[in-house]
Amino acid sequence: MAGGGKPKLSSKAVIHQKFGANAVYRIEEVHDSSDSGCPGLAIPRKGPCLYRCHLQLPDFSVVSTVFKKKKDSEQSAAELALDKLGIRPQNDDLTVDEAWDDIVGRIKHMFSDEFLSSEHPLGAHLRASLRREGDSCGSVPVSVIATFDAKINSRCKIINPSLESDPFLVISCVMKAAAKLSDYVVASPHVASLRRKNAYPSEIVEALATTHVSDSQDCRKVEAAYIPCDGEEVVELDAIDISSGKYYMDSIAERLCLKDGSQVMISRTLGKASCGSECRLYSALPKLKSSDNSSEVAGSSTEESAHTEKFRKNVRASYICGQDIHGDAILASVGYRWKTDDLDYDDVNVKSFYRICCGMSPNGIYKIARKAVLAAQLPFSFTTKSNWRGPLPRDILKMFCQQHRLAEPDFTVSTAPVKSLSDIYRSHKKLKVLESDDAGDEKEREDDTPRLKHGFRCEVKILTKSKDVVLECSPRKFYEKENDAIQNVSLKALLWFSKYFDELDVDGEQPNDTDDDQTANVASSGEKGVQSITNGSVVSICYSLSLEVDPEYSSDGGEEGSEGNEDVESEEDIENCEYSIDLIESNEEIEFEVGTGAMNSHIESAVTKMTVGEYASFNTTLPEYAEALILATVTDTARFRSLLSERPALVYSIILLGVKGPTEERMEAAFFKPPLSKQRVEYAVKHIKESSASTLADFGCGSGSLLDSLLDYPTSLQSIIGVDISPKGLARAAKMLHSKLNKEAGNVKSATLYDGSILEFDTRLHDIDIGTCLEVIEHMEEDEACQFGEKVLSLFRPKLLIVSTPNFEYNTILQKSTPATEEEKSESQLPKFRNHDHKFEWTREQFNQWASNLAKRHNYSVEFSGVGGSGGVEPGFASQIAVFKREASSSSADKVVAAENVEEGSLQPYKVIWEWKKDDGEKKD
Ligand SMILES: C[S@@+](CC[C@H](N)C(=O)[O-])C[C@H]1O[C@@H](n2cnc3c(N)ncnc32)[C@H](O)[C@@H]1O
Ligand SMILES: [Mg+2]
Repeated sequence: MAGGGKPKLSSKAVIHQKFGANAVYRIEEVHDSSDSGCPGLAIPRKGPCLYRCHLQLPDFSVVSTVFKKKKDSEQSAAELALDKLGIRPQNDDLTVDEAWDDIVGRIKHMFSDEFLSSEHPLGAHLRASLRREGDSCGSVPVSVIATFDAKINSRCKIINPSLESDPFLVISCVMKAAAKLSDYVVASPHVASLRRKNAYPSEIVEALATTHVSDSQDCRKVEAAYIPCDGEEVVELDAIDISSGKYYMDSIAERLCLKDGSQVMISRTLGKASCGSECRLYSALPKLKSSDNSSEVAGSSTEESAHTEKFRKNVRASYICGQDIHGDAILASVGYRWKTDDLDYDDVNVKSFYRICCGMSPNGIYKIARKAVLAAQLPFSFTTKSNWRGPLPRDILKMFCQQHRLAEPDFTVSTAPVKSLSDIYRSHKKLKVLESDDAGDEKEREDDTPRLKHGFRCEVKILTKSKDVVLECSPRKFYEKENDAIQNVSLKALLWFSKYFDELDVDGEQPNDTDDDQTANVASSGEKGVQSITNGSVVSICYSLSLEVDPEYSSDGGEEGSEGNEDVESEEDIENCEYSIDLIESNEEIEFEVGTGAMNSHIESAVTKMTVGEYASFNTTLPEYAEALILATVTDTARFRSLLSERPALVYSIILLGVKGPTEERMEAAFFKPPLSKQRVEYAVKHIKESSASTLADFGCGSGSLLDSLLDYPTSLQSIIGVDISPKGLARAAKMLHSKLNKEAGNVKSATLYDGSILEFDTRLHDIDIGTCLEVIEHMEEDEACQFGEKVLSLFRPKLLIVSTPNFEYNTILQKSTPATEEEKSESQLPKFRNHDHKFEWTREQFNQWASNLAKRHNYSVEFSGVGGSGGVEPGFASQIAVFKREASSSSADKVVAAENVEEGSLQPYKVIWEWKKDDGEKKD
């Protein structure tokens, strides 16, 4: 389609051209159940809603695969249909010549009669250009075409791949293509704008004039931020005239002292203005060398020298948009949308500029997302999802890559067996990174030694869009969960980028070395300086940060002026010299994990010494880096600029609202190797292996950690059952069992998961060989735990029952480094429970009493044991375990009660949530 015609059509448009109303699309919603990773699971899980499109044509029909967006499924179905029809699908696999032809075609179409009334934003520009006066009437700036026609942009990239790093080249490309249409459009080499050669038919122009509600009287301005090229000059609030009689590109040109809109270059979209509309940078178009002759676009030769100064690189503007910007620049949010000639605009202030600057670094993205620009910090370690506050590392990394126009992060997850240690160490490399720049990683490295011998490892590559490697990060650590591996490698990459982007924003690494300049002014006294909240705790605080100007240092009452005046200073003077305090940032409630670097070090070090409900306030001298961050937070830039020049102090005010101790799991994992949870499971597995049991029920199976471990060994078990009330836990257990049993089931012939409360009896679990109940009873009220004890031994009557629960006396050891808050201490001198969900925790004596009495009543014997620590040394095992054995001589009333209940046969309150049988795999509920 050389030299003209319409732009290439989408597959759907081609189908429409060929079949019109005879092409019938039907969208089907698909709820992806495979998402649960476990066929047959009877728990409804919320998967993403996907779409599949059925396209019916007169002779045949096609069905697309599933897509997240309806329109993608339609396009895919249309592509399939074109494929069947033997029509070459439209794609970007164009040759350079085809790309040129396409651009030429698109430009021609853009200046066609039809396009003038098009709903495309470019149509609005065309119409606006026709209202321009004089020579420029009907001329559309090439930067507008290059910016708002995405197809032209992508075609230009085929012609010149380096366009990716220098978008200005699109303009040269469009000019060159337009030169091929010399009969049709006027492309003056001196002016980067295009105009149709022949006038539009008068009736079209007239029709447009009547539809356009021209209210040339209205006078509107929109706020913008002016970024001078000279870095010494401050970024200031400015305004652009967007009155309806004016073409807004010309107004911007005016502000930039350029001739008209054709000399204005438009950047890609940057951050968002306060109301959410997109901002772009406007600046002078660099010189455009015409390939046909040597003339240049921006400015005639006489104006050249005046312009030279203007064409110095604008470092600040270049930084925020990642492309070279020359001369002064304007950050504004104004433009046309689809389907309307009304300008869409939004005020942009100086704060917007500083927020965009801040959001260029991973640290800044995290700060902005947490709405705590001064207080929050990108944590240096990813612990568990539950303790991570703010957007997840992978999402921040994606945003960062988008921001810097890099390709999407390329993750490679492997589950391969462990490599040799030397391999692993070698793989921890950073390309294009100074080799020796690893000092900051040392601390992390200690913790990073590969402990797991299996699991997931993840590498990430960050590439430019043209596939050059920017960073390759391959940590050697293995994680149990794939997601943890991905999040951790993302965080590693983010921390590396942060280091290079946050020169201005490095907070003290050690929280304590800045204490000297803190004038602690803590409201309540007490043992200050003693850290009472330990790493791993999640604290919740309310804080505010303000600037305080000491009148002694303020510009008119400064030190020099006050010299020798001390005697004459009247009381009135002193009264007038009030401290001014201006709020910068505040947060009613924000949570962070202590010890991960997630919070400004001043706040963290103060908070860890506070007690719940306490208020603290202290000043610090203002670090240099904070200036830009303050301007990113406040709206009254002028006032704060003046305050900042008066050597203000940064005042922190904090209330500690609450503390959640490190989780039971983390605490236990930190104290015991292998972790206590693993030791409990191993203890039970050992008993099971030694028995000749064929049926087992795990009461309160949770995510199935015991059932999981069992399947790693050959046992005599033929039927395994799990019961729980947590759908989440059961779903995880089902997923695990599904994958494990289908690989290697051993002797196991059936596996069933029930949704039900173990406080209720279900006849299907009567007379099993082994019952296990690990760390469950303390999650019930104490009387319920007693009720369970009664039910299990009188009705379920397993031959062997293993029950574990925390030994409360051991908590003093576990919590040695995590003392209670003052409030909790005053309530009781006893240690806290290990988990906020525990309803009680028993001492050894309480547990012994419960178990012994129970055993006696129901004709069982019981033995006590435990894991973690030692039974013979105070305070005993960390987890206490009772092993009940049914006495052979059992002929008690229990037997009768149980038999009666079983015979009734009606007691089956549990719901089968998932079931597996050896021969036919899973069965649906
Ligand atoms: C700490 S978890 C222990 C899970 C598993 N036994 C283990 O050791 O990994 C406690 C479990 O008890 C379950 N649970 C609490 N009350 C229950 C009840 N009345 N019936 C069934 N399960 C219950 C909870 O849903 C949770 O999954
Ligand atoms: Mg527990």
